Amino acid sequence: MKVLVSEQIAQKGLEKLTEEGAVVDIKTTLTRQELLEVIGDYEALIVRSNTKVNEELYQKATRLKVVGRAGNGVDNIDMEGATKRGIIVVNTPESNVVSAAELTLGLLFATCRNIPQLHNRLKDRVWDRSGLKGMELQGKTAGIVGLGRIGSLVATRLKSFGMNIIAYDPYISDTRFKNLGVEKKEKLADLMGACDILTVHTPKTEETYGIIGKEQFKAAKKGLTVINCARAGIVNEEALMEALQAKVVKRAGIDVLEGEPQATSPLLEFDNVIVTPHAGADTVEAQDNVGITVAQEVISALRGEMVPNAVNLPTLPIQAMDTIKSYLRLGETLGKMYYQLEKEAVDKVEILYRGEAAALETSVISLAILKGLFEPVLKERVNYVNASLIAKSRGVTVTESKESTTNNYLTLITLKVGSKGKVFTISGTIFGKGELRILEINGYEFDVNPMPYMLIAENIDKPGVVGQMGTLLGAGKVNIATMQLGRKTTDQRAMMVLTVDSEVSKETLDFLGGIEGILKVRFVKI
Ligand SMILES: NC(=O)C1=CN([C@@H]2O[C@H](COP(=O)(O)OP(=O)(O)OC[C@H]3O[C@@H](n4cnc5c(N)ncnc54)[C@H](O)[C@@H]3O)[C@@H](O)[C@H]2O)C=CC1
Ligand SMILES: O=C(O)CCC(=O)C(=O)O
Repeated sequence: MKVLVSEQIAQKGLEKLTEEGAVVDIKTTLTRQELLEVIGDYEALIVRSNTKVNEELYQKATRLKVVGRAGNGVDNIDMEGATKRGIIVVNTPESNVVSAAELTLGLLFATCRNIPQLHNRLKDRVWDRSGLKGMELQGKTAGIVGLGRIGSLVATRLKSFGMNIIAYDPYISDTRFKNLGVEKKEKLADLMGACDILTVHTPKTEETYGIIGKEQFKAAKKGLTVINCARAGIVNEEALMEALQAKVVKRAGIDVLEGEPQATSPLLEFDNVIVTPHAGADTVEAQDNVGITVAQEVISALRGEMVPNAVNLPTLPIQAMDTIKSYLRLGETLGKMYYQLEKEAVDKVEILYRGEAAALETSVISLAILKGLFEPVLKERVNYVNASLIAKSRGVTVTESKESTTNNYLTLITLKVGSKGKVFTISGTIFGKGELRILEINGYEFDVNPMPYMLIAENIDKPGVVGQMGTLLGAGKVNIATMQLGRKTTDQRAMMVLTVDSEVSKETLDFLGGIEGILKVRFVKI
């Protein structure tokens, strides 16, 4: 087991690797060219966030079986390239959450009490508090965007300071809000208008990148304190600077900057912005946790054992993998549809396996469904092993049932997602050599081969709607690959499922949504 460690990890992690019999090379100063020259010798590579694990590297990494990310975000790892080659990518999503939550509080205190500024004055031998009056937390309102692992740790800690906590997270169940004693805000603008302190804890996704921008600052209370200890750009930096200049934002504490690790951000010019160099996970405890966890996972993956945090692959015996592979793809595809079509928090997931599917190791397929379900909102933080734990911690009950026969198909999976008394359903099958088909969405019947880019629209079943869709997509330079219609004659509704060759812009989607008779239209990425 030859392991290359290309970025610094804790000594305890390195010791764990050697204790387990791995040959470890720690080469943290390699140039890119040198890395490409040596990577072919290794079965495992351990990185943090600076090493780009991409196609160029995979082509040279002919023996690579596992990439270990010592930390959480896997934005530096090409997941598709790894999956295609059967390389397991593991990360350590739980290991640094307490440290990240604690730095959030550290930044909050530092900003609210001007600690760095006062410290600097005194170190310059100036005993002067003038112009740097702080703000008490007690009685103030904290607005949390993203009530996941770190967001909820921050919430419980802030409560102990006598703060009122509100949060915006459309993907968390009401029960979870209730259990945490946090008031749910349905709209981000309502949170912005009510909080004295804003702290963001979402992953960086297409939806959250820039989620706090000019519009949100317009709705903010004057004198707001902003903390970003999640990912650069979740709070748009330009909008933040404008809000600071307009004194809408009084102070900010930022751990993550656009362009990092370069220290060139214009935010560094503001005296009332306290910054740290992405140090959220930089504690002895978190780094020990991360190092030991990544070492254990890399060793398990190399030995073909169960891997607790495999981001891209479940670990199954190779023979079972062969049969189940298409079902995992089907499961993930069905799961991925939900949050892209509906924006309601999930209470309940029911999975029904019929025909051949019922005879398989369905628990792994159910994990694939849950992984697919949560991925659009949680990104890399959900994997095959933590998927059911995530469901549980988010108050989602999951049930599985099986029937050995089906009516028309040899094998069938139906997913029912319950949300506030409503039920969303989707069914799919596999035929031939692992070809996937979506057969039904919310009672509308189809036979669709799911593709990377899809458009799904519900409409009044009347003449002209389909034609206008085609025209507007053409105008938006979107080529339609296939199109199918499902109808419900009882209530004169229909659903269109289109596969398209490219992404559909927000502008085109808005046009489509404006067609008379279109009730809802969504762009879905598989
Ligand atoms: N500064 C640092 O060194 C560290 C930063 N992080 C970052 O902290 C962030 C939070 O991490 P965790 O709490 O572990 O993640 P998590 O996955 O447990 O929670 C994220 C939450 O964001 C919510 N969310 C997703 N999209 C949303 C949207 N559009 N609007 C509102 N809420 C949305 C999800 O429902 C989920 O509850 C991540 O960006 C992570 O990369 C994590 C560790 C260290
Ligand atoms: O210190 C690190 O490696 C970055 C920590 C982090 O942001 C993460 O784990 O996502």
